[in-house]
Order: sequence, then structure tokens, then C-alpha cells
Amino acid sequence: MTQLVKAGSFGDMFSEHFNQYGDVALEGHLTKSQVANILNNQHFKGWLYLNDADTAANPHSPAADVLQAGVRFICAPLAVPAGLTQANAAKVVQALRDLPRPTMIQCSTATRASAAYLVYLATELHLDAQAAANLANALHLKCTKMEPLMNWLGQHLAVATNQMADNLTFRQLFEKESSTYTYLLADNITKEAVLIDPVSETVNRDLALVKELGLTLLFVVNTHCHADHITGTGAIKAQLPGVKSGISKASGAAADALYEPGDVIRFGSQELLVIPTPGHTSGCVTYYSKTAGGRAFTGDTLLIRGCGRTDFQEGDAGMLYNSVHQRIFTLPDDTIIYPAHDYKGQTSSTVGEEKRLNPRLTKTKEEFLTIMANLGLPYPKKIDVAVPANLQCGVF
Ligand SMILES: N[C@@H](CCC(=O)N[C@@H](CSS)C(=O)NCC(=O)O)C(=O)O
Repeated sequence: MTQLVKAGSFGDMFSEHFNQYGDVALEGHLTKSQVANILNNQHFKGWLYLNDADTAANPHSPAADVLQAGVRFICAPLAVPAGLTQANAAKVVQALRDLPRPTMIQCSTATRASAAYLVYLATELHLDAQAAANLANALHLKCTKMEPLMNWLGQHLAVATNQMADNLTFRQLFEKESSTYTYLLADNITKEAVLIDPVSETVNRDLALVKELGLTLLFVVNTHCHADHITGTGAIKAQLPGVKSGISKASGAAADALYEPGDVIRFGSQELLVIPTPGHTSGCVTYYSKTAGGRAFTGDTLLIRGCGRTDFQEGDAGMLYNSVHQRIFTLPDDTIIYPAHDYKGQTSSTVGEEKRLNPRLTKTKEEFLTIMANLGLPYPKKIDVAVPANLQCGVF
């Protein structure tokens, strides 16, 4: 019987951000008439087949009927144990990224199909082996009963995590007038790169570095619509027209990509997950990279031993408190925090450190609201030019 994992069926285990990984059916052996019935009634758009698709070798192959129905078909034979290789794990993950939904994953008993799906899910969600096993149990996946498949999953996740951390080039750059950090991240294999929060004054420095390192800049993204400096995004796009700008949709700013919660920015094998962390402004996001060894680019939401002010734009101290506690402090304790600013010469922190030591965010919400209402900071000097310019990606 088909096991359907619907979008939105992951329950409390994962937030709504991950629902996109559902809408997958897991199947075992199907007769020709069962395949026809499924194709006529269930409207699959993708089909991943884990046995030999060649009908000469395998008369049960559904390849011809599936293709004739206009459904995208990928064959990735997965024999146990010979096929349980890292190459096949990567192949399965790529196939399930590519196939449109709803997608069928079919093998002979639905067991390898469930393992293929789990390898994909755990890779996309950056789970470790234990978390992946918990998820498999929660979803009642048959592969939990088959040790070689679970070992295959564990090996794949260990290799994937190490490889991705090793494959990263990372630079923290500083702009001294506004005390802003700009971050350059690149995949060492493909040389594809992303720049986070560039400043107009330091665009030439940043682009010189990109060139020196032989990188191809794909995206320039902002954590929010800044009030204290003009973003370098527009100036970079003017020099490198292929570059795409990105910011959250909730920011109200113009950009090539307007991110929604849970969107993923991919460059080579690296990824940044878009986590909404409103409060300093309503469009603030944290870009979180598990692939880069657990780094969170928190913008002005969480600063080192501090946080962004909430007294202009759409500032809301209660919202900022919730964002930090519910969305940043729930990341692993060893996640490195990289803020958009530091005014004291500090460069990074960790989730665990800020949970223990942040003088504002270790307080109760009520105490926090009082602190934020009494900061008494002067407005940023450039606020009147920066905000309108940044709403247009820094084109001024
Ligand atoms: N003096 C600077 C502005 C300093 C400032 O207000 N920083 C902001 C982030 S940039 S909008 C902030 O949230 N600070 C929090 C804090 O506790 O310092 C200038 O004039 O540009």
C-alpha cells in the first residue's frame, strides 16, 4: 500500500518551513494495472525508481508507462548492500531535489524507497543520524527496521556535513564608519559565492577580494533594510550585472529575490536557510548555514552581548525577544553568531554564549521591554538617506 508523506505532515518535529519536502509517496512492487491505476488517478508529476528500469532485465519496470503518462522519471538503482554508496546517496538526493511534486519513490517493498526519502530529508534538513532516525520513527518509515540502510544514511550524513564544512571559504569584513560586518561565503569546489550585508563604501574592496579568490558572486543578500548605511548591493549589481540581489519579502524592499521564511539560498554545496527574525525591523531575517559548520548571520536582531534597537522603522521589542528566543536560541548551542554590527571590536559569539551571557536577552520579556524602552540612543546619522536608498537595494 502506498505510504504518502504529505506536505505539512511533519507535525511539531519541524516547523512549517520544511513542509516543502513532503508530497512524496513510497511504494513497493506494483503490477502493470496498479501502475496504470496510479497514473490515471493520482496525478504524480515525478517518479523515482530504485530498481533496474530496463524492461529486458526487469519486466516489472514501470518506466515506459510512467514516461508515456508525461511523468518525469528518474532511475537510480539501489541494491542492498552493493548499491549503498555515497555516490548513490548523492544521486538520490539530487533526484528528489529535481523531481516535481507529488513524486512517487518506488522499489520492491517500499523499504529502500523510505530510506531514499529519509536520506533526502535528512540532507535537506541537515539532521544528524540520531535526529534522522527520530524523524524516520515519527513518519513510520520502514527503513528503520533495516540496519544496512540506516548505516548508509549515517555515513552519508557524516560525510555530507564534513565535506560541506571543509568546502567553505569564509571571510568576515568590516566597514569602520558604520561598524558593519559584511560576510563573504563561497563553495571551494564550484567557487560560487554569496555576500551578506555589503556597505556602499567598501564595495570595491569586497569585489577585489571576490576577484582575487577567483569566485563567481551569485547573490548579494541583506539581512534587512538597514538604517545606518547604504547597502552596497546596487553598486555591486552595477559592476557585476549577473549578480542577483536578495532580501526578505517582509522588508518591503525591492530585490531580484524576495525571500519567504524557509527559503534556501544555494551556492555550490553550501546553503543558507532564511529564518524570519523580526523585531529590529519587521523584515529582519537570520541567514543560517548548517553546511558551513553551523553559522547564523543574525543581522541586527542579535548582536554580541546586545541586540538591535527597536525604536524606529517597524521596531517591536516584544517581537525581537520572541525571534531571538524562539528562532535563534533554538539553534544548536555551538552555532556561531555573526552579527551585522559590533561597536566594541568583538567579532563573533555562539548561541550557547549569548543564551548565558547576553545582558538583555537573558532577562524576562518584561524586563527586556523596559530595557529597550530606555536605551536612549540617538538616531543613526544616515537614517534619512539610508532607508529610502535601501528600499531600492541601495540604488541612489
Ligand atoms: N551610531 C550609529 C548607529 C548605532 C545604532 O543605532 N546601531 C543600531 C544598529 S544600526 S540601525 C542598533 O541597533 N544598535 C543597538 C545598540 O544597542 O547599540 C550611527 O549613527 O549610524
